[in-house]
Amino acid sequence: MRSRVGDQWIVANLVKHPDIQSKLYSEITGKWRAWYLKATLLEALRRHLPGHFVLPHRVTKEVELDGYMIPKNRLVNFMVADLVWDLKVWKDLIEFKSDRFLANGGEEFDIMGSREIKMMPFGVGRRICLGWGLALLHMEYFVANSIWYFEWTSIQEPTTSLGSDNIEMSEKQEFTTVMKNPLRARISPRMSSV
Ligand code: HEM
Repeated sequence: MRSRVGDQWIVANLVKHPDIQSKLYSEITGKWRAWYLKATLLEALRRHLPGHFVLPHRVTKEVELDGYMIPKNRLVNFMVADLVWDLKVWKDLIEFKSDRFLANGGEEFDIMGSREIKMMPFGVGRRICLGWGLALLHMEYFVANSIWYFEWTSIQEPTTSLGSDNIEMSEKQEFTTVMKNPLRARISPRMSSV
């Protein structure tokens, strides 16, 4: 369910940013290392975090957290959405830029948070999402196949080579963060792939 929501945000961004879509297509049809694809998925998870919180956690003993005393058995949660709005961590954070995850020549981002925690779409630590590997794999297959077979463009004019400003990216809070106005796009078969 959350990965389906992720798919919708990713494709919406590919319609909005045709340059990213054609770079992805070149990667898929070329010597496929999937680094750019992975970076784009991570950027979509950063920019449109499916959940603003993790699941509720409970402390098993009294614990001090940043100067606050949390009594035993009290529920705690984490505002994971705030992490991706930290100007000290993310440059140009409003913009959708796959490249920010391509530092060090495409080295994978530390999604487990074992080295550092810059964002945690799947949580981190012992209760990290059990399906995170499957979710990323599913999104990779969905996006790679969608781009391999079809070109996705905006149904509204004007669309320029720099992108489309008419894709409505407002969010709506349900169990996950969904598109307020679901994506409507033109899908054209790529002749080389059909
Ligand atoms: C984009 C897709 C997904 C996102 C963003 C996501 C995110 C999360 C988050 C934030 C948590 C809570 C972690 C915590 O409380 O610390 C979680 C827990 C969990 N997720 Fe996911 N998830 C996704 C897909 C999936 C899929 C595909 C599966 C199963 C096939 C799955 C299975 C689970 C399970 C079983 C837990 C509970 C783990 C526990 O409490 O020990 N998730 N997920």
